[in-house]
Amino acid sequence: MITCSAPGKIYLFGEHAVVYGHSAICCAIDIRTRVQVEKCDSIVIESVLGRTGIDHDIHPYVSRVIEKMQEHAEFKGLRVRVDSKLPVGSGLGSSAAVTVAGIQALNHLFGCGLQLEDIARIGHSIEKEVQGNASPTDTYVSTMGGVVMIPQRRKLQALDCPIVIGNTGRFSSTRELVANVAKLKGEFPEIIDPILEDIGSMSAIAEEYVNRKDYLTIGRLMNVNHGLLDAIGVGGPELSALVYAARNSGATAAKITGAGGGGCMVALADENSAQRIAKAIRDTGAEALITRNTGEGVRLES
Ligand SMILES: Nc1ncnc2c1ncn2[C@@H]1O[C@H](COP(=O)(O)OP(=O)(O)O)[C@@H](O)[C@H]1O
Ligand SMILES: C[C@@](O)(CCOP(=O)(O)O)CC(=O)O
Ligand SMILES: [Mg+2]
Repeated sequence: MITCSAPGKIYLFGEHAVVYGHSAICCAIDIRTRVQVEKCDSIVIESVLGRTGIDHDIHPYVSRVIEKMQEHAEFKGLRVRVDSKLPVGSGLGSSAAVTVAGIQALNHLFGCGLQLEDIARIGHSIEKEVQGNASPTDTYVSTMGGVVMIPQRRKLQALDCPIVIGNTGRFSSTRELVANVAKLKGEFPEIIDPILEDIGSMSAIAEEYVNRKDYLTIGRLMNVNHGLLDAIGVGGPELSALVYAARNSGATAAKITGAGGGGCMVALADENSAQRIAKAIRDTGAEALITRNTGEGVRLES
């Protein structure tokens, strides 16, 4: 029996724009998904979503992981158990974490000899299939950990400050949000294309401030990024309420993270303000988590 885990992530900059090749800066967080695998007679997938065999409706990611890994190993039966601390469909990269941890667990179980770069690449191909269109960001950062710049796949300095996450509790499907942005972009390219380019430029400019650990400047730019995400239609009243609650209680930055629509926002805090920001978020009726950047990507647990 093998267990592997992989981390979720928050975006400092660049979600959605990165789907069109613009730059993004993404940060692995210390909230993980565990996938346990063992050989057995038939294929069984167990998770919070239910107990199935290969099932592309209920378990699209895990089913594709199993199918893809059949190209690297010969097996008929398999039991896969998923145990995740990441909220599902909330912008924290639960889809990438379950995919990456699943690939690595099967890699170990069958001795396939895949390297981290292979895992990130296979993970990205699965995200593309399920999501319709997907950037390599979530699967790359979940595999490698740390803070990464995409599409360059460059590691940046670790983020040392507390990260506060506010969860609206509303499920939002990344596939749907990515399709909504594509539709708006198709209808009004003269308006939406420059916004996506601006988001990419912001990531490129912010790289230097991330490496200098200048959290005040990073924060000012993240706040601008939030406005641009709102402009392309992936914001909403619940997310904005949490963003302003966080800013009003001392957050250095507060923005949507991930696909948006519902899901989560992220705030950067300092050691003194993190609890206060989390409380302000909880006072609106939403859930709050305090976490940190992790340098550890996918790993073997047992
Ligand atoms: N714990 C889990 N067990 C099984 N599948 C999961 C789990 N977490 C996430 N998934 C898969 O990922 C999908 C959500 O991915 P997505 O819409 O990209 O949102 P996000 O990645 O922001 O959480 C779920 O619908 C499910 O298919
Ligand atoms: C919107 C997007 O940029 C990030 C989606 O992240 P999440 O699935 O909401 O955690 C899509 C992508 O990069 O593939
Ligand atoms: Mg996802």
